[in-house]
Amino acid sequence: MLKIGILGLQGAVREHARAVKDCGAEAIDVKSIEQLEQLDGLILPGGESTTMRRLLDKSGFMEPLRAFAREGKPIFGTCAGLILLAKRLSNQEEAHLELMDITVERNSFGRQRESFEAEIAIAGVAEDKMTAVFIRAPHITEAGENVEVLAKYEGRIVTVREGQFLGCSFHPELTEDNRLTAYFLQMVEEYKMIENKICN
Ligand SMILES: NC(=O)CC[C@H](N)C(=O)O
Repeated sequence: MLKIGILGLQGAVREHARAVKDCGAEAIDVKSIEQLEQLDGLILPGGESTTMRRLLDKSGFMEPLRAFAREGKPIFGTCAGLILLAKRLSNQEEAHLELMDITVERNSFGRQRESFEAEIAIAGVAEDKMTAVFIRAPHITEAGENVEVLAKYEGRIVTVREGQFLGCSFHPELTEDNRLTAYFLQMVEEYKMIENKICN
């Protein structure tokens, strides 16, 4: 069974664990660096990115997370997790893990729309549209040439993939529609197959 970690320092951890389990994988609440070793893939949940960054620094997680990525292991960032993955943040904010070739703008859907649901089509995941829950959501203002844009909402990029990394602006774990989580698990499965080929 695939072992999927959910970074458990802050944010929507339990909901992601539910989605991962519903998709048939084991969900691990990651609170210490040592736990990273046993994982096949990692989810960075939504929450509040500046708080998460503070907690990541405090617990010394930044470099171990970058090392996890260097091993080629898949990472899925949702909402605040997407902000953590970006190489660049707009408005001169300091970037965090700097793993995906994207620029992200925080809280970009305006005050009056702090939280809303929308029906969006996601390439290769939900061509027929699925419900996406946006909460003080960021969006992607620029995507590098190796980044696949999987979904847009009102002309704004809200889901991207770059090799082993997947990111979305919304909260896929807050509905019963697990298709995006299942897509990530498939990425993890593919990574494991490549890893086994190299090792054998
Ligand atoms: N739901 C979320 O994860 C919101 C992200 C939050 N606005 C941030 O900047 O971190």
